[in-house]
Amino acid sequence: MDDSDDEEARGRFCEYHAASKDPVDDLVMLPGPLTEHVVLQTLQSHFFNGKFQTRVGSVLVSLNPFGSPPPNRALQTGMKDMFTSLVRNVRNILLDTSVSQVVILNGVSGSGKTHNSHVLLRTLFGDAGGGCQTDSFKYLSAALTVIQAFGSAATANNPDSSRLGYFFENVISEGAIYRTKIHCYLSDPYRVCRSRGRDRNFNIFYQMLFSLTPEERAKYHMTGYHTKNLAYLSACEAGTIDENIRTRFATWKACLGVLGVPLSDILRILSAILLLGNVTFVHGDGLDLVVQGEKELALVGSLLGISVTSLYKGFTQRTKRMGGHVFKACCDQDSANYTKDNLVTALYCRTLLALVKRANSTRSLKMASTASTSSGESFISETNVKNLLSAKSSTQGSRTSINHVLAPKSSEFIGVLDMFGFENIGDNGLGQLCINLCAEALQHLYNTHVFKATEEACIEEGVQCDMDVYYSENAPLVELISSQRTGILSILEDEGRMQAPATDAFIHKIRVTHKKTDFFEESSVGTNFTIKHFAGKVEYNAKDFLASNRECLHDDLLSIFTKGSCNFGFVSHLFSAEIKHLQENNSLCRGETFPVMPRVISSDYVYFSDNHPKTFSGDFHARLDGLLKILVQARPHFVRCIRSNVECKKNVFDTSCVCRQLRSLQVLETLHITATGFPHRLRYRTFNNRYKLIIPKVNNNNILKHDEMKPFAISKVILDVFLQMKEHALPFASAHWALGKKHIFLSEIGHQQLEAVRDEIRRIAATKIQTKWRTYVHMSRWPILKTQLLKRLPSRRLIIINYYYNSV
Ligand SMILES: Nc1ncnc2c1ncn2[C@@H]1O[C@H](COP(=O)(O)OP(=O)(O)OP(=O)(O)O)[C@@H](O)[C@H]1O
Repeated sequence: MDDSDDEEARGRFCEYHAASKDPVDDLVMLPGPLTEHVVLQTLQSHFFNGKFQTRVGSVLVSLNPFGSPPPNRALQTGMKDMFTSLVRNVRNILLDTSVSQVVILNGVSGSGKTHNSHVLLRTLFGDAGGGCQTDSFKYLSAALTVIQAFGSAATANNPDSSRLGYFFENVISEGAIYRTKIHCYLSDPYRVCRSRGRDRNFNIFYQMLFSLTPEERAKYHMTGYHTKNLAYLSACEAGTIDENIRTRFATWKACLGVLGVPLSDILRILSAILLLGNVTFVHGDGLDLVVQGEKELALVGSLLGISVTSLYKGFTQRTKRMGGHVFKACCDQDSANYTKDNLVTALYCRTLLALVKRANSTRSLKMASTASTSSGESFISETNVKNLLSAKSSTQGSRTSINHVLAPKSSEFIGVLDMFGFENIGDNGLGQLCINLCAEALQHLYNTHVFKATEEACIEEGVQCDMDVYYSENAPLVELISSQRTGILSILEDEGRMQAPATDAFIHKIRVTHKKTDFFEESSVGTNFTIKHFAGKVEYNAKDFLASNRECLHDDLLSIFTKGSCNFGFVSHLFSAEIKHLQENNSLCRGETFPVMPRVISSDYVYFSDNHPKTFSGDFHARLDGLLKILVQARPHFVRCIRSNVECKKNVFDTSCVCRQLRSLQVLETLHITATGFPHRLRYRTFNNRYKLIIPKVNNNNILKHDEMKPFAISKVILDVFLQMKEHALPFASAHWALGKKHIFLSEIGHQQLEAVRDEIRRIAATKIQTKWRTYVHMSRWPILKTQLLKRLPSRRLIIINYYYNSV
């Protein structure tokens, strides 16, 4: 580029900026003072104009409109643009820095995290994965459809609430998605046998019950059963059933086929679970327990391929060890019913995780083919699935090529994290404590990244900054729950290891340990305690904590799933690691216990490992730690999701509901630090490499080739040039940067403007290169073309064409 090009770029930047910048696209651009009222009003006006995403510097605030259609297509495009530019930005940073990136979606239940994560994945595939028409994307959407039906349930807050946290790891190789790995975090496994009130059981049960044909009902022993006479479903209110339930089930079945999982395997397990709910063990006249629901037990035996006698023994007998002696004892009714519920939870969780494993092992989740197979765009589109099924049967050849895709050279990834939001359901148990610990940990990550790091860096490098931001520090709260020594979860673990664990003793210990902790409050009710979370106070009932935490499977129960006594291969496979472990020693039953959930390390199965925590809280904690380790190595980008009203109504903007969430998500504090502080900092060398193109070429040669010139001095030259450009163009003539010891600090506005200049110069350069290249190509073809034309065209027209080429 020569000087005139530089001038042109600067001129165009001025025009572009003046014409296209909508000042309220980004709250940072709002004229002050930046109050809560102003923010609320701006979001409300955006909402009623169909604009559901607003930026606060690099943080995106997304409002859930609950399905209200945008008023016009232009705005729809505008909405998509916010995610498109986020995805582009994330991808560009990864390409520039080789540092993994992760988009973290936070917000309360029903705020649209899952919906937005899907939009982001779709956009990412559009940008770096060959688009939504690729087989890889369709496999991913089929996998998600299958997993979501298993992992979501209707709650008081959201009819489609994810009871799973998702982390989508898109491994990037040479700028494109190489493969997508789904990591799932189960927060609520006991819902399958303990759902009640407005919180329903998992969605798949309702879909199945409402959609099975009479023949299928007969095959899976479901004839005559409905939500009212199945104990696991009748405990909760049926509420309104989704009118599309049959279509959803049909799609789910088709997607299962895409993953290559036999439908009958899954339906046998689901039916057995529902029927087990109607089986209860009670004390009889003799020693043996009496079965209430004998018919159902027999049906379960037939579905699981196990004899009724074996099933009965598995539930009611226990091998015990005492003084080196091993003997069998009969269980009491509570213990037998407990074992049954544990088996149900284990069957459900293990089936779900087997599906996740299957989805991740499907080779087609690796990026390879970009062949288009359909035009459907939806995640859960039937057309997509049908086309994919036909493609699956007809593209064995292309699958071979998938096998030969080279492994990526690095392990860089773009992650999308959709974890459970903060929860307060009234009757809060151990599950809610773990969910809220996760929400706190992610809030801590946000605080560290957005507030702390910015503040500390300024102090460290002696940069003066007028930041006047008070954010709520929640590190002590994370400690309160998860500290290895005094955390509530660790006290729970210790109590669980006691000879006779007792809830009263556990409550006493946490009260003694934390009575002076700010975030902890004793409660007037016996087993209750309250924690003041960042999003509000939550009262927990510890009544079931110990029981929920020690749920385990006895070897007597697991031994009925060995190949000798169970002829249903899929269910045997779900317990294969434990069975293998038992078989390695001589006797199957020797009083050993195993965790309900299989061990999952990353997304790969390790069904059983000696050193992994065996309790629910320990397991959850270990997984959360693993996730945080991945997250701290990547650069985070935050999307703060907000629900527009509590009732899930379209076009309703409830100011108090939105305001509560704005406060808990610290949107105003984020706005203040972004508007008044220096949220961006770059090393001098990085800054120079990124923005040196701003310096006109003549000066550029002189300055940048001057070896003795320090990076610091070069940065100053770049900034001077930039300031001269901007003084003519923009209202922000003052400097939006500060020079630190190692870094250059940029304000949000300064950063945005530098980026805009850089983009415009690059765009003009690219156009110039394209023009030159196209001219070259055409000119080099001209002699041949001319000869061909000479043969065909009258000489007058040829003269005109000749004139055109010469003038080019
Ligand atoms: N931008 C949007 N446009 C239209 N509908 C939306 C949008 N975002 C979310 N919804 C709808 O709102 C409902 C709740 O969204 P979603 O399930 O994504 O919330 P969530 O934050 O993931 O909730 P949970 O934490 O309970 O899983 C869904 O029915 C979803 O389809």
